[in-house]
Amino acid sequence: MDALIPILNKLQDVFNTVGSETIQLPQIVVVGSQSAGKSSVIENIVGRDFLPRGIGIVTRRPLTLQLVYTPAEDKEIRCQHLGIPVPTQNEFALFAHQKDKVYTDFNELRQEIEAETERLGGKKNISKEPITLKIYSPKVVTLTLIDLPGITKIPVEDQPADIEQQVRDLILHYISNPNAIILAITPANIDFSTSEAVKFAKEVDPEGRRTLAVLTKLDLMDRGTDAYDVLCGRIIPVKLGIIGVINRSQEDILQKKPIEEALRYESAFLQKSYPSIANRNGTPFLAKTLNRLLMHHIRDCLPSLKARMNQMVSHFQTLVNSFGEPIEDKGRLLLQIITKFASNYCATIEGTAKNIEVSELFV
Ligand SMILES: Nc1nc2c(ncn2[C@@H]2O[C@H](COP(=O)(O)OP(=O)(O)OP(=O)(O)O)[C@@H](O)[C@H]2O)c(=O)[nH]1
Repeated sequence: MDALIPILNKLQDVFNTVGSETIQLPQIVVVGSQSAGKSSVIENIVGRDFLPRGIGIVTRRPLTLQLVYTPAEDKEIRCQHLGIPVPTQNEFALFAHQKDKVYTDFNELRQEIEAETERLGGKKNISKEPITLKIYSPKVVTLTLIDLPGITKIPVEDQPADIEQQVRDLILHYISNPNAIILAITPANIDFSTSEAVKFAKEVDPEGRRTLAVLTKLDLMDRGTDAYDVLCGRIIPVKLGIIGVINRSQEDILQKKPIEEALRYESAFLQKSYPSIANRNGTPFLAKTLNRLLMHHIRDCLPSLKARMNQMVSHFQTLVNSFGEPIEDKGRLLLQIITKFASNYCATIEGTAKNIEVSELFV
């Protein structure tokens, strides 16, 4: 089962080059309102700071994030396989658009995501073209996530007037894929029944068969209230579950609080405030659940995926066959074409030429 996600990652690489529209691959898509905590959840799962932060819409291109569990002892073999120099650090990353550059400084990842976002989307526009980033680390569970722009309502500053529609179309494009698991992020300090993320998910997955909800900001709820009812599915049931997490606050980020420390705080907070359900909440539980869901999901999708691919292979094989036999000796063929062309050119000058079709040059 563990081999399924790497296989899928390879398929994703292939279909990113030939056009991801052609096939619907299983993937986890992260959806939520602006500032719901999407980037924080992803960074906690990876255990590193590497995503751009700021005001306004920061994520403006889909980010396909492939996490590949690589124990330190397997690093060398992995690098040989990838054809890259072996870095001294055990955590390293590669972008699909920069195959030969190995990143070990995660701050540089943030800069490259920003630069690559600007390359297609300029300073404010949204682009559908995904950025693909692979992170190899002994600290991650093997997982593929797609981070999308946050759901927004009103354009601010110089954002395009139709920004809401652009983001909506992009999100719907990804979550309409029947093979996508929707990770719907909602902050605990708003009424769960008004969650935009869950509303979006319900539009394409009314029975909730492929939606997992995440409740962030448990630490920011009004005093005297708690999230027991939401987390136990008594407000809106979500079939795959609702998992509560506590990420770093803005102050924690400004003070550069390490993620390890934040995870210890999260665990202590859950034990203290939600003792009876602490073991099925929190970031480590979320990462393991996503890994399990994705594997099972891939297994369930495989038969239809295989049928679709066989169909595509035979279609393209017919197309290739229509181009004729493969050319064995390219040099000889080129010489023949040039000779024919030259003699026809001479005949034209001498006035003895007959009309010649280009296709005849190849006979
Ligand atoms: N206290 C606390 N703050 C949180 C929590 N989750 C996120 N935040 C803060 O909320 C703000 C927004 O979090 P992000 O992770 O950037 O949210 P986002 O959904 O990625 O935002 P956009 O990319 O703008 O759509 C940041 O200042 C975070 O520090 C949480 O669980 N607790």
